[in-house]
Amino acid sequence: MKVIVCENYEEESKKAYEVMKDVITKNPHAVLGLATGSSPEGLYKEMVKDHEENGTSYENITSYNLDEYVGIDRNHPESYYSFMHKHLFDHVNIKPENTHLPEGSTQADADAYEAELKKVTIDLQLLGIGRNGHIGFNEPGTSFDAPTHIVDLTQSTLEANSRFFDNDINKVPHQAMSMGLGSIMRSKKILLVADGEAKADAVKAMVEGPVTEQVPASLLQKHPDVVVVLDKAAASKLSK
Ligand SMILES: N[C@@H]1[C@@H](O)[C@H](O)[C@@H](COP(=O)(O)O)O[C@@H]1O
Repeated sequence: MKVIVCENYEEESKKAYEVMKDVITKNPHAVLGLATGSSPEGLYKEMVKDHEENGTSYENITSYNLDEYVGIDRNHPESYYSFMHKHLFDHVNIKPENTHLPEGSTQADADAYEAELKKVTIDLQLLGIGRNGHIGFNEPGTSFDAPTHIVDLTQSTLEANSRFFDNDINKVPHQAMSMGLGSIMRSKKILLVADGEAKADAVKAMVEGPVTEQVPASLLQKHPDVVVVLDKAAASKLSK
């Protein structure tokens, strides 16, 4: 696991973009695993900026998103489908037919997404991290082998995500569909971004703690090519 600590969020986002740009420059047909949440927003801004200013092309890029809420329409402003369009897809030349997000509410729908994922190799999987160490929506206790599945969100995640739903926990969907840890670990390379003090405990447990299903992100210690890009606050509890 390579850990890069940056002065602030802006620098972190630029650094993360360097990692992504290297992948898409070497392989203009790259398959990207994309993530939502506030953590990657800065990276998406860098992608859009580079596309607009330097013409970096996404014409032959394919994307698969990590997760999506269950029980809200995909046109809901807080769906991850809407998030991806707002922050990235509507601003670069990725072909709509090459973008994929989990859709549906049953395990059969999740199995169908997993089957799609198994047909490809994700060259770069982007991740954020939850305050309880979740990645995607793989909450503590999720099996390390899990494929794409339907998840009941934990209280900690419902609370954290209520900020997107008028600070009303009752408005937050209680379930989601998420790529599993097994699906994530098949990616060739993983790029995880985290910022802010609220993530410091989760980051420490991911990087320095034991590999345990209680901290889903700790499994990344077993992946051969992970780059973690942090701001100072998220890195503040690391021992070195
Ligand atoms: N499902 C998402 C994750 O993919 C994300 O990484 C995490 C952190 O979100 P944020 O970046 O907004 O802190 O929580 C959400 O619940």
